[in-house]
Amino acid sequence: MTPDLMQEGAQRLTDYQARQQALVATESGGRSASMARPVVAGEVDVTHGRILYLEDVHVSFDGFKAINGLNLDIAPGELRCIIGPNGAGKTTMMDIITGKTRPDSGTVYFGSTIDLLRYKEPEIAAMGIGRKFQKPTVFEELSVFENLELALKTHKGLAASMLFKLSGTQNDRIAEVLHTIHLAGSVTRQAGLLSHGQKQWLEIGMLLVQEPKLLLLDEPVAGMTDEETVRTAELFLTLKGKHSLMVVEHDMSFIDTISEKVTVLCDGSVLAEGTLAEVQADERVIEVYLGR
Ligand SMILES: Nc1ncnc2c1ncn2[C@@H]1O[C@H](COP(=O)(O)OP(=O)(O)OP(=O)(O)O)[C@@H](O)[C@H]1O
Repeated sequence: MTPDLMQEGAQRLTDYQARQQALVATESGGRSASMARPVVAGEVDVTHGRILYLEDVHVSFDGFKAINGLNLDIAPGELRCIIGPNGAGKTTMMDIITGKTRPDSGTVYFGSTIDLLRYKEPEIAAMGIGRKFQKPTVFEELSVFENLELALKTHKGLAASMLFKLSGTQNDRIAEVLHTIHLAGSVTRQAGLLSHGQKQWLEIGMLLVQEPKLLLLDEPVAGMTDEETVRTAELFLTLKGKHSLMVVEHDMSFIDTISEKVTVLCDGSVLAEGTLAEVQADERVIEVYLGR
C-alpha cells in the first residue's frame, strides 16, 4: 500500500470515529458512549472483596430524586443482574459510575482506593470500567477484525497512526476475543452485514480487547433472537470471573440463566437483593415490577 493510500485510510477512520461518536450521542439520548473507551491497565485494590462500592448516593434532577440513598457493592468477578421498573434509576446509576453524572452526595469507589467521584468520564474508562449501551454502535463499514483492531488501537492511543502494526500479543488478544464472541468465522465480514445479535457481540468484543475490569451492560439481549440470547448467556458466563459484570435486563429467563445475585432498583434505591427466586417471591417486587 502506498503512503497516500494509508493516509487516506487513516483519514477515513478518523471520519468514522467522529460520525460514530455523533451517532452514539444521539442514540443514547445525549448519553455519549465514549467510543474511545481507552482502558489503561492499572491496579484496582480488591482486597476488601469489592470492585465497586456505592454508599448513600443521591441525585436529583430539578428536585426529582432519581437516585435516593443508593447502596450497592459488587465483588470481583461477580456477574450482578439489575432489574427494576422504568424510571427506577438504573441508567442514572450507570451514568454515575462512569462519571457521566455527578451525584449530589454519596460515595462511589472502584476497589477500595479509587474514589470515582474525583475522575472524569474518559479517566474512568481508562481505569478499566467499560460500558455498553443498549443499541449496537459498531463501525458498520469496517470488517469485524477492523472494528476490534480500531478499538485496541484507540485504547492504546494509536488511532491517529494507522501505520502502526499490532504486536503478536495484540493479534493474539483479538483472536481470543473473536473466539469468545462467536465471530471467529466472520473476521472479514463487514460489520454492517452482521445480525443484530452479532453486532452486540462485536461491540462487547470491542470492550473486551481493552481488558476492562468492570463491564456495565444495558439490556444486552433486547431485540435478540432466542438463539442469540442463549449464546449471549453462554458468553456472559465465560466472562464471569475474568471480569466483573453489571447487567441491566428485563428478560427474566435470560437473568435466570446467568444470575447468582439480583438487585432490584425502585425509586432510586435498592428495593430487594438476592437470588432471582428470592426477589421474585418478594411481595414488594411483585407489586412494583413483576406484577401479579
Ligand atoms: N437528565 C435528566 N434530567 C431529568 N430527569 C432525568 C434525567 N435523567 C433521568 N431522569 C429521570 O430520573 C428517573 C430515573 O431515570 P433512569 O433513566 O435512570 O431510569 P431507568 O431505571 O434506567 O429506566 P428505564 O428502564 O426506563 O431505562 C426517571 O424518572 C427519569 O425521567
